[in-house]
Amino acid sequence: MSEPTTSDPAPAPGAAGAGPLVVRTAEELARARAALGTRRTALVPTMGALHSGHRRLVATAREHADAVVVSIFVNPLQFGPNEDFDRYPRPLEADLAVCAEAGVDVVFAPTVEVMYPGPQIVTVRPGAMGEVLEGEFRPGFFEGVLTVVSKLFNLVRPDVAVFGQKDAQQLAVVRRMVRDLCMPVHVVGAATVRDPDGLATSSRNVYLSAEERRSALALSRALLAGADAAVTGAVGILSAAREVLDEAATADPPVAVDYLSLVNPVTFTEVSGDFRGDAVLVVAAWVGETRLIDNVPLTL
Ligand SMILES: Nc1ncnc2c1ncn2[C@@H]1O[C@H](COP(=O)(O)OP(=O)(O)OP(=O)(O)O)[C@@H](O)[C@H]1O
Ligand SMILES: CC(C)(CO)[C@@H](O)C(=O)[O-]
Ligand code: BAL
Repeated sequence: MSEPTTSDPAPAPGAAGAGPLVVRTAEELARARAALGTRRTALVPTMGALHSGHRRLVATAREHADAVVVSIFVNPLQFGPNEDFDRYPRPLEADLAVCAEAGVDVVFAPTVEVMYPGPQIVTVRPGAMGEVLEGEFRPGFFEGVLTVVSKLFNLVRPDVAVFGQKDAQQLAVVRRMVRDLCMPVHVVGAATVRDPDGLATSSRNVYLSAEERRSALALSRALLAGADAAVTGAVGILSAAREVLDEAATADPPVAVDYLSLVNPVTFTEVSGDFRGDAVLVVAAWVGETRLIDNVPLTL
């Protein structure tokens, strides 16, 4: 290894072995961001309880940038009054260990007071594509997501932001916001990571009992059945997936479907029966008290 010279840049936050620099306030973040200088910077926004899906986002971020900032913030604005904001897992120490192992440079873990020092009067609304599917079942969800993502973009000023395909509608709505509001951020999607049994990894999987997890596998099985029927077109795809979900509705414990839909991956409008091209088969369902979402991109 060569000796450091006076022309070497200052050690970057999160330099080898050091672990990420953890910042909690906007001022600390501004200093950390300044220290990254002109390094191409990627942001990975998360709500913490990090798992293999988040690890893939960080790896993807590394491919597109020289420095990676992970935000960990359970955003109250995107939770409905009867949703799981209070019980959402918040294992910060374990998350920091994941970030250290993944070579993250900076972790931004603000409190609610830092992100929302007063009432949030001005918000970012998603328009029609945020009012269907997830937006219909979680009213205000995408307004909460877009508002906090805008704030994170303004605080971190990333060149690149990485989002998971697992939340396909969120990825599409964020892309649309960046386009419509001329945000200077390149949005990158990362493919869904699954456990060996097919279940998409998700922070909420920890809520599932062993029996619930077994029932929950119907989601990925339904998507697979839909994908296998891709050549038959939209009607065939939906009926193949629906058949699996109908059976799961009578399992113990049962799977209760919020929606199953085949949509355009950019606009999230339903595709018609004779559609040919790229689509995404999306599903949301409850198993016990846990709501899960999943999807598979398809070409018809
Ligand atoms: N299995 C996965 N594969 C790829 N990306 C994922 C996966 N799970 C989550 N992500 C992505 O990680 C980012 C942060 O998501 P979040 O922290 O809400 O995790 P989550 O596991 O989706 O949580 P939840 O269980 O609350 O839905 C999002 O861009 C999301 O799409
Ligand atoms: C993008 C996000 C971090 C905004 O709170 C959240 O919706 C998530 O974790 O997907
Ligand atoms: N994973 C998307 C964030 C949420 O469900 O609230």
